[in-house]
Amino acid sequence: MKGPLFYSKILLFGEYGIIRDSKGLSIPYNFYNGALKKDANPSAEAIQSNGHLKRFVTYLEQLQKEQPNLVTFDLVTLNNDVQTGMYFDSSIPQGYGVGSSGALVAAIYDKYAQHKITVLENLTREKLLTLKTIFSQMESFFHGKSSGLDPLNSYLSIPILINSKDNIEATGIPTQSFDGKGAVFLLDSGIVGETAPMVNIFMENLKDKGFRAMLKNQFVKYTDACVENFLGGDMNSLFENTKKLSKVVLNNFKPMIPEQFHGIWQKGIDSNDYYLKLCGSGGGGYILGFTQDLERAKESLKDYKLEVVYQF
Ligand SMILES: Nc1ncnc2c1ncn2[C@@H]1O[C@H](COP(=O)(O)OP(=O)(O)OP(=O)(O)O)[C@@H](O)[C@H]1O
Ligand SMILES: C[C@@](O)(CCO)CC(=O)[O-]
Repeated sequence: MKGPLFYSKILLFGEYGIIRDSKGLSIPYNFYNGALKKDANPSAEAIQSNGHLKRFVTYLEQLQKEQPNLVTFDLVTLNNDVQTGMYFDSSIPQGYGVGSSGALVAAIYDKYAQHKITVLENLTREKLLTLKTIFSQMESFFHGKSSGLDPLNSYLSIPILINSKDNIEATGIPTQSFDGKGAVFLLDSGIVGETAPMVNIFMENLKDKGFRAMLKNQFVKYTDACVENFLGGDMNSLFENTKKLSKVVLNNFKPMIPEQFHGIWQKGIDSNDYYLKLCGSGGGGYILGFTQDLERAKESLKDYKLEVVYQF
C-alpha cells in the first residue's frame, strides 16, 4: 500500500508576526514529501515512524471523544492500519521548519477523516477556516500549540495568504522565472530546532513594552510590506523591506538564530549579496535567504549549501 504524496511547506513571511496578526505567506515546497505506507519488511526508520503514529492515534481517539463536532475519523481502519505497520514514509526533515508534522497530519486527515472537506470543493473562507481549526487541533499533538497552517498548506498544495488570524485565503504567487537572477533559498543550519521553546521565548519577550513596540512598528510593518511586495511582483521594494526585516530580526530575535550564523547574517546586510530571515520558528533547521543575484550569493556563501526554492 502507498498513499498520495503530501509536501513540505515554507512560510516565506509571517513567522511570529502571525501570532500577533501580521500578514503571512506560505507556499508548498515540493522538493520534500511524504506518504502513508506499509511494507512487508519495514526498516528501522519505518518502525520508529509507526511508533509515532501509534501515539498520534491515541491522541486522535481522545480528540474525537472530547470534540465530536470538530472531526471524526474511521478509527477502526486507522487503528488496524497502524497495528499492521503503517508508517509515514517521508523525506521531509524533522524540526527544520518545513512542516514534517504538517504533512503527516494532512495525510492522516485525507485518508481517515469522515465527511472531510476535499480539495475539489469550492474552498470558501469558512471551509478554509474550518480545516485550519481541525488541523490546528490535530497538529497540537506534535508541538503544543499549532496554528494549523502547515497541514493546511500541505493538504491543499497551494500558496496561502494569511491576512490575519481569522482571514486566510488561497492565493497565487508570481510565476517563477528559472533564468532570473533573483532567488529565495534555504540555508541548512545543521541543527535541529524545536518550535515550542522558541515560541515560549517570544511570548516571554512580549511582556516587554519595548519589544511590543519594535514588533508593531518594525517587524510586523516590514513583514506586511514584504508579503504585499512579493504578491504584487514589486521585487525592488521586496528587497528593501527584506533587508529591513533581516536587520530587525538580527537585533531582536537573537535566540532564534544559531550563534554561528550571526556573522554571515550581518555580512549579507553589509554586502547586499543576500538577506537572511527566519524560516518558521528558527532556533536551528533552515534559515531562509533572499538574493537579487543568486551567483553572488552562492559565491559569498560558498562554505554553505544553498537549496533554491523560488527563482524570479
Ligand atoms: N515520517 C514521520 N513519521 C512519523 N512521525 C513523524 C514523521 N515526520 C514527522 N513526524 C512527527 O512530527 C514531529 C516533528 O514535528 P515538529 O512540529 O516538531 O517539526 P516540523 O513539523 O518538522 O517543523 P515545523 O513545525 O517547524 O515546520 C516528530 O517528532 C514526529 O513526531
Ligand atoms: C513561529 C510561528 O509563527 C511559525 C512557525 O512555523 C508559530 C506559529 O504561528 O504557529
